[in-house]
Amino acid sequence: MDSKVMSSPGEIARVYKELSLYPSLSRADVGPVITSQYGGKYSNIYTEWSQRDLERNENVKFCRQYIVFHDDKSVVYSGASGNCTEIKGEVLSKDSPSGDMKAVVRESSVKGEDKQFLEVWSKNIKMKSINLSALKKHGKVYDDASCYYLTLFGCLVWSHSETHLLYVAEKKRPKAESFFQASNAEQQANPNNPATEGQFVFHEDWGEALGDKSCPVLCILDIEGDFVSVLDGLPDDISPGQAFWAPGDTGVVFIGWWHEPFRLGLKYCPNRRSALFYMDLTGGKCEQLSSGKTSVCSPRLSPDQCRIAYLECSVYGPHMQCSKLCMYDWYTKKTSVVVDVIKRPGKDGFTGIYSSQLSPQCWSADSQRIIFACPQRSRKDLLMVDINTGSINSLTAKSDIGSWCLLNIERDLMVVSCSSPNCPPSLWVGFLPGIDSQENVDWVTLEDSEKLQDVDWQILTFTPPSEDDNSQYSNLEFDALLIKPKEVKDEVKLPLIVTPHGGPHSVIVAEWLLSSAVLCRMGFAVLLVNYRGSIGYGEDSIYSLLGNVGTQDVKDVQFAVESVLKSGSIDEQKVAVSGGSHGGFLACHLIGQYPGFYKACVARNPVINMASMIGSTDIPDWCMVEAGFVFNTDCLPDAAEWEKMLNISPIKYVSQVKTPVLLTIGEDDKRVPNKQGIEYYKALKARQIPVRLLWYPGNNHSLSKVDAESDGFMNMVLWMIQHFSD
Ligand SMILES: CC(=O)N[C@@H](C)C(=O)N[C@@H](C)C(=O)N[C@@H](C)C(=O)O
Repeated sequence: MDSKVMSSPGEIARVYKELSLYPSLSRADVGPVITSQYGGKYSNIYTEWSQRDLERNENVKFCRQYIVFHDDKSVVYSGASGNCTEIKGEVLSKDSPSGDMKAVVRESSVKGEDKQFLEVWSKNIKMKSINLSALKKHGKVYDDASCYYLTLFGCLVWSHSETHLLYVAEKKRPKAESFFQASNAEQQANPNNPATEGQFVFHEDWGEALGDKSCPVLCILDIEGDFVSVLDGLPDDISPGQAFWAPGDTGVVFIGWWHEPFRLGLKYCPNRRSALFYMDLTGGKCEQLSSGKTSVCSPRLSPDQCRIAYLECSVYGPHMQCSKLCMYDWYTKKTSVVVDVIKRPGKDGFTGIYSSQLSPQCWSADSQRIIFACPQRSRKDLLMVDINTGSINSLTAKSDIGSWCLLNIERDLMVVSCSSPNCPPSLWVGFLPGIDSQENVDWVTLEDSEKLQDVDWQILTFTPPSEDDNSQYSNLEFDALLIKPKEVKDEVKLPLIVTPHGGPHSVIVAEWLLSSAVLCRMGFAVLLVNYRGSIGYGEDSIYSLLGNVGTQDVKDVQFAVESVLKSGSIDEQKVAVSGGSHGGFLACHLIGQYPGFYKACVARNPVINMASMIGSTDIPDWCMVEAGFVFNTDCLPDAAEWEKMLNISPIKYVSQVKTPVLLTIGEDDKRVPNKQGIEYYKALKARQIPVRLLWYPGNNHSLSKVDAESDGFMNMVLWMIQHFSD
């Protein structure tokens, strides 16, 4: 018997609006320990959240604070201290280590002009408000540090002495104005140093979502002197970021990315050549602390200020890899590998490290352990590493919660966000047990979320049929998340939406996913496929896909779908496929390679033709590597490479397509240029295949702005409902 899915746009919008209210956590800071006159101890927890506001068509950012009474080892009592406060205009903010002051980089419009100010607050007074724009020492302050897992360059860091602030900004550029407007006085004053470079010089940027970032510089504010200095003495061919103060504030440590001969897209690309550097502020010398032959990120100083932990992976190659956890000893200057790459999961089940960012603080108070959240197959767990033995323990593997995120840890008090496909994010705290303790973490809830009682989820594991085994990387398994309405009568068959993730080297973990929850509430089943090549399954799985995209990944998805159909709970006449980017590549491949199997297809910024993409994407290396070739900045594809990129692309199968296609395209997409979608649109129209294209101005590759995301979702479900009845 067919199940009835919700089909009224008004009703669907109501469900979407209801479930989109759940906010997500983007940051948490643990304040200093305060001891009351009676000996009781407490710490303030500052949290930042974001929530979709469909009326204002924006993601609203707000904060909420909590107070946690404890005895340094366990939570005695906790509770919110006040309600939420919307945060507007704050680019970055950071409390000083003592908690006595707070620094804020604020954007404000003065007489219609956007300005940036650096504010220093103490208790109930704004002690300083420095107009950074007026100083003309640098360009805009880099804002990509408010949410740690999205940080690339940005930072706002107090010196240990609390007298200086370190941040990253765009390098100052000559005024972009006509040569004929520059004032004569300026010309005369600087005959050899033109006040302008004209208006039309091309400045490289760092690609998708980083279009306003080109030449970062490290800046230091001397709070007492109200003086900003831009650090010089760094190598000209590197771009600095992720900086922090060295022990004793003798200098600054940072990550430097090489940007010659040209910048490649950096977002979701932790495989760019980079190194750990130390700029000694006393001697003015810049020292490279790691080899420079790898890609490093996320440096974190231990509480005893003796070691720096950081993540490392190979340069180029797959864009997300299994990382090493490395450690630099500040005093011996020796580097060691604490956790190495895992090719295949061992008996302990540990599959390797797949995080591209460690939490702002990640060390235990004794500086002997490192804690991080990491995808492990289709879950995301909290892992703890002993730096002396390299032993790894999961703090959450036994939990029935599918995904954990470490927001911060300070003096062993952890702040985490956790969720499942049927449970929105919750905020918990708990103390890390002692290094020799066998106890579990005693978690305390600061903000709870109610499980959706009508939504169920499970992780399915698949072994590809022998004919699809990869002879070079054999016997690899993969997973899929099946999320569906809970109370379904036996005879009822559900419509199914299949969604392979993009990347391709990423993974869908069992976390709260708004679209899946709404689809289930509407009566759909959802299958999220982590095909071979996903991260979280060992390095071999990742490498097994290189050169095999368009076949191995397509077959894995189809195998998972056909396996689920055998269960008999799905209506075979109502199966649709959707995906974004590489997921869109797979969706368009599936309707081309299995003509008529899928009744509807929705593709967000899909890769359609790798041969035409390579010349205009911010990640040309991705096209070469995924096609199975080696990328070098000084070489162009040869005819054979162009041919293979064309042959492994969905456009190759467009003449077999029967499935109606909805394309959702971001006008500002630098990752998968919008012309990819138009190429497929025209090819389908020429073959009288029903195709509709939605064009989202002011939106990029993710189509994650509130307008595009919500409009894209509504159009997706209505497109599927319409064509299920074809
Ligand atoms: C894992 C990842 O994101 N890789 C990057 C190189 C990337 O942007 N890949 C795109 C082709 C892609 O598929 N992106 C996915 C993650 C998306 O949904 O945007």
